[in-house]
Amino acid sequence: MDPPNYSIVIAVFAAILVASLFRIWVTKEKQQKKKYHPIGGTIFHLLYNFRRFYDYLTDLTHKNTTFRILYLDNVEIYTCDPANIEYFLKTNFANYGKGSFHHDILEDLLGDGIFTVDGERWRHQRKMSSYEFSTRNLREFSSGVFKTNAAKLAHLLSAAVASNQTVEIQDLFMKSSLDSVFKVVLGVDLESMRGANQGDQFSKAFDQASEMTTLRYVDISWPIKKFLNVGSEATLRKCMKVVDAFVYKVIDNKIAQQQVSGKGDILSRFLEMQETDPKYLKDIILSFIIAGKDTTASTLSWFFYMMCKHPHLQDKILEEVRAAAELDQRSAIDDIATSITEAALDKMQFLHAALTETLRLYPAVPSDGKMCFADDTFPDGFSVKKGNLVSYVPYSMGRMKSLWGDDAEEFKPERWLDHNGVFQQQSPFKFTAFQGGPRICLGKEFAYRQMKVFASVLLAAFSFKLADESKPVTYRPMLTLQIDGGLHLTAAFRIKHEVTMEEASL
Ligand code: HEM
Repeated sequence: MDPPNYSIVIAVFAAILVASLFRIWVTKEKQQKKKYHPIGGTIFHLLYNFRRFYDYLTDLTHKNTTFRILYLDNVEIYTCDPANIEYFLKTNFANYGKGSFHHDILEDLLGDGIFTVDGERWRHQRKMSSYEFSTRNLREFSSGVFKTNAAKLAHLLSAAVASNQTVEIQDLFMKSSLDSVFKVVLGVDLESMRGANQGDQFSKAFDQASEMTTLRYVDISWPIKKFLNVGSEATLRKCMKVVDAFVYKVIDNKIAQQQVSGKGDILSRFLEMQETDPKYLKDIILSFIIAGKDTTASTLSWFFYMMCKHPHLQDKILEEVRAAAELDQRSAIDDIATSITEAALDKMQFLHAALTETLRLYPAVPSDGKMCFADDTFPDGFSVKKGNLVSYVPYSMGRMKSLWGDDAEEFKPERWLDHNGVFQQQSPFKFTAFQGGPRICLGKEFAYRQMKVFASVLLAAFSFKLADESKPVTYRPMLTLQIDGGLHLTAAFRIKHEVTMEEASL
């Protein structure tokens, strides 16, 4: 046997070694080439600036359109770049979702409702609910509910005008939108606007539970508190007992009384479709209530704040409403509400623009996020790691000159109208108040209809002023953008109206 050719063996080993080293070098090189968005701050900066949370994010946006905030165990990427936003909300939709982070925080309040889940569980609810929201039945039923509740609110204001009282209108919008969403979703008259007892306990417990859930986003010790059942977590558990018991009772009543067929409310329609698991129904219902309550109420509050800051716009909208609904100053409150038909609402293009302009500057959901499921690269070339949180910030985007021009911070409804005065949409990745992509808000059209009915009825019947011009109006740092301390207004009649005994007793 010939002796082994050592030079060949050595050459082969050398080649393998060189190839391996080359592979390691290329991989390292690739990793080193990954670049990450600039650091805007840390969790401690967020906590320090908590009271002006969204303005702090806006300040950071002026330096970098996309930046990272470092947490103790993770990173959150905030972006105001429409290309990045379109990418993670639509183009690579499958790689970004609620994930375990949002699901764990929201689960006690919303269970497996549409806001907390991804994948098949989300798709199923989205399909069922989008069908519901597109039906004429729901549109007609909900329009009737909005008109009734807008008229109730106007009667309540009449009493305040007659006795020269100021009103805290945000609270009234919160109550009336809760009444509306309750009627539309469950078919139940809650009457919280009239201070009825029935729903008082529910609505207080629900608000408190939402607040305690919001706290979880900044309080990393919440799982320990939950385990020990202390502090905010003990409050949350107590509130959820009240909320769950109330909703289960309504579901049981509906099933027992078989009050299903022919009703316009969403619960009846789900029951009609043989969806009878009470826990699943409860999760769906609470998600709709949370989606529809604070969002429209806070938008209406900021809209009336803008109306007080720009009183000539109240006159302009009054003119538009009177022309569209064929009203004048002799019209009574109930007639005004009845005249606000679908056709009349369609004609109110300036009002539509003014509400949209309100949402541009005061978006009901000021910042909203997802979780990244696998390492990725954004269109701007920066990398995102698996597990990172990724958020877009409608509040900051509305103030960006690069998106809206030099007058970005001014309230100008005209920017939404073409030269014929017709409303023009913008890309949902630039005007992000309703999110964009497959998870775009399901209730957008529903919300506009509700807000237009309330705004048109109130502006046709009254003019409004701030009760105290010198008092600064700012937001509470919460998941929805609410006015801190409420909005205190005085009103005067635009119509000839004698206050009735019933109104005076409200
Ligand atoms: C001014 C009013 C509103 C605004 C600004 C708004 C905004 C939003 C936003 C930003 C999201 C995305 C939230 C997320 O990431 O999970 C969303 C989702 C949603 N909204 Fe709205 N919303 C409004 C009113 C409503 C109303 C009145 C309803 C129904 C009663 C509604 C139903 C929903 C639902 C069901 C989703 C979940 C969609 C999904 O995950 O597929 N929204 N909305």
